[in-house]
Amino acid sequence: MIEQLLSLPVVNQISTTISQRQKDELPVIVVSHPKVRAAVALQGAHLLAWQPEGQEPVLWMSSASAFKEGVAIRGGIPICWPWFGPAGKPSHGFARNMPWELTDHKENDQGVVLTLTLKSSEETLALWPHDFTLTARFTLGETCHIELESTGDFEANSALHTYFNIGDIADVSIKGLGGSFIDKVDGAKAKQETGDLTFSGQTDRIYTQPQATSEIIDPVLKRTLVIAHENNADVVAWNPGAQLSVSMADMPDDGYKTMVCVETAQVSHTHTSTHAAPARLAVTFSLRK
Ligand SMILES: O=P(O)(O)OC[C@H]1O[C@H](O)[C@H](O)[C@@H](O)[C@@H]1O
Repeated sequence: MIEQLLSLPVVNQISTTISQRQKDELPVIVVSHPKVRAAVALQGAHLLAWQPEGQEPVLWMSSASAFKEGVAIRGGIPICWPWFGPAGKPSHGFARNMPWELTDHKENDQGVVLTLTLKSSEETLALWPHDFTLTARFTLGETCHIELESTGDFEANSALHTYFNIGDIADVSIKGLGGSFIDKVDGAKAKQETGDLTFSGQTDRIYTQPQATSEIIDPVLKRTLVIAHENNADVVAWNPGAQLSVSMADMPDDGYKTMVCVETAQVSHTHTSTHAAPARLAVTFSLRK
């Protein structure tokens, strides 16, 4: 993905390492820095790629995803806000389908910080009756830190819905999810299960008592992805499995084999935002050999 984006013409050279390019209908901010290559679409403040120097891509992107105005991107990190899933329309909230603004950028020897902002508008007020400012701050270097901050006067759900690039879904296991989950493929039943999560078909679970850190053990890519969650109630684990993958137009038929979503989420409870105390959801990714 990042090679493809870096081959697109530069629309605006923002700094030495940051440029704006155009992928079909969507403007994309591309980072090419000695320590890291990365890209974020202004629509949805959607991180499309984060690849530290010398590593395989960390985020999975669907080769069948559309890059169209108002259409959700399949892969990377959709920001779900102010609701999750089918709790409202559109699915996973409107923040992922709207154009955000790049409001700040910084860079140093270690990498780049990009800040994107979405504010309430007539269009959002028609969908959700609250004024808000939503800020997403991406600190991109050898590690990746993402912080989502919402200011206003409301309750909201949220998720950093990360699609990770893996060697093979049949071989990965996930640690640190805790034993209690809501099983969305079995009538949203509350269940208990100890041990690491492995995959043998469609899996869609909201873990409600996760540990602070989840780990994706990937024996094929010979690495462990470490996901340090901050200020989340839940972690969602999702893989569509073969059948659902075939039925999704924006996913290749075998797409499910090389991705897994491990989502830093605030789903089982809402976060409260006030003007004095914004709500905050954050995550840090790092890699271990
Ligand atoms: O197809 P989307 O709206 O992007 O949602 C993709 C998936 O997101 C989450 O992981 C949910 O738990 C799943 O139920 C949902 O299918």
